[in-house]
Amino acid sequence: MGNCGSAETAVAAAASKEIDNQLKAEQKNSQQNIKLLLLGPGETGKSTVLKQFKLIYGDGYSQHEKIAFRTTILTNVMTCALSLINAMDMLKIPYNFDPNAPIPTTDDPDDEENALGEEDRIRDERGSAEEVCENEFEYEPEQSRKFSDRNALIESEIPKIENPLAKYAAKMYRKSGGRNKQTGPGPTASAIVKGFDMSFGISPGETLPDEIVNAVEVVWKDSGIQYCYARANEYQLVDCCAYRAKEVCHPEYNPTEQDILNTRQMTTTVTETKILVEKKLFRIFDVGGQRGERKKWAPYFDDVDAIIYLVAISSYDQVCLEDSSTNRMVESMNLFDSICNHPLFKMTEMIVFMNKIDLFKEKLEKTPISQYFPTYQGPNTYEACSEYFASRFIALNLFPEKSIYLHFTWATDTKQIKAVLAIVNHSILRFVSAFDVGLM
Ligand SMILES: Nc1nc2c(ncn2[C@@H]2O[C@H](COP(=O)(O)OP(=O)(O)OP(=O)(O)O)[C@@H](O)[C@H]2O)c(=O)[nH]1
Ligand SMILES: [Mg+2]
Repeated sequence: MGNCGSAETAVAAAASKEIDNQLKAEQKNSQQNIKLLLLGPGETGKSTVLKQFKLIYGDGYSQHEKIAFRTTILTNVMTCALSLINAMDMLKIPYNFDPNAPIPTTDDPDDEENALGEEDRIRDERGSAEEVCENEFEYEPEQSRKFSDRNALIESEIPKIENPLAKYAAKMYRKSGGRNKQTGPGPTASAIVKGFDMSFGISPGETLPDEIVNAVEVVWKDSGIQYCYARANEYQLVDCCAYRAKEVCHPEYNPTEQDILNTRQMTTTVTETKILVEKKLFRIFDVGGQRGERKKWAPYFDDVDAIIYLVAISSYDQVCLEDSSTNRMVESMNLFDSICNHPLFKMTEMIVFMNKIDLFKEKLEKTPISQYFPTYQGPNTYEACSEYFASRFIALNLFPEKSIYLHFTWATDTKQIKAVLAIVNHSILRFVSAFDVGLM
């Protein structure tokens, strides 16, 4: 019996040691994994940064995967063309409109404009019921808005800017008969594009019908459409390569890495991607940033080592897709406030990417940020304006012991983002190892 007892004890001890070893191995393993979340509102560039991780540290995209992006690219071509066409009626721009022609000043009482009935005028101001419905989006309001940045609450709503050229375009739109009465290549091509069934799939060697591709080309060439494109902040248009219709619609077209970076596909499921960075396993979680997607985030909030929070710095003059009365930059600040000050992230490395600096620079040249952020009094230079927005985000952090690391990024530019990711990854690894040895 005694022997039996000691054998049992030996077996139990061996089992216990085995469990200890397993636990140690698991602990060691979990210490070697870096859990990184990509967070931020929709269209800020989270999935683009993930693509860059794959290109720079992973295996990139196989030929098969590249070809699979064709359907997304062609969908982008069609949705961009459709957005422009719908925006022509929403903004009241006639086809063939020349924004560079001088605006005539006339008070002629016989002017057709003055002959417009009051009912027409009101309908034109507000848009017809049909147009209003077409431009409305469903969204789920935020559960809690405890955001306390007073300036941002004032800035939340996009101001309506009086623009003589826009008014003149609307007048010409009314004169041309509005939505259904315009004739010529632009309206004809637009009708073809609008009639296309968007539920298509593309197999290798196939593409969209010629008639559709030609119609998209004609639409883009119209001077009224070009003017509408220049006013893209007033409606929803994705930042992608849709204007190269002829090239990307060729049946033999093979997407390049740059084209893949430029594609737009809204994320609707949380994905985990494992990538080795400096011999450490990074588990990168990419989430959907639209309001309706954010309820899926919380289950991933445990044991996070680092967060890269994406802001589209170029979106200062745009409203949210989900809510046409909220400025995108204010939405970004609001969401950052709740993420950065979340109790679970008190000790999490917080990195902010002020992304889309290429578009930001372009926009600044024609649209000063003070038009949308009237509390800003500084010069309209890239340096001053980018610093201003950076300081607004940093000021939201309520944990005095936590630092925010901020970078200005151009996520579709592999060279630029490679340099930034090298710094960021190094800093994450240093932060995590300091945490492991109890320095934090
Ligand atoms: N010009 C420019 N375009 C960018 C940049 N970063 C991302 N984009 C484009 O912006 C669009 C949106 O980027 P995504 O990466 O899909 O945005 P997201 O944050 O993942 O959006 P959700 O999945 O809806 O949350 C894509 O067409 C990208 O190619 C940038 O720095 N510059
Ligand atoms: Mg995404």
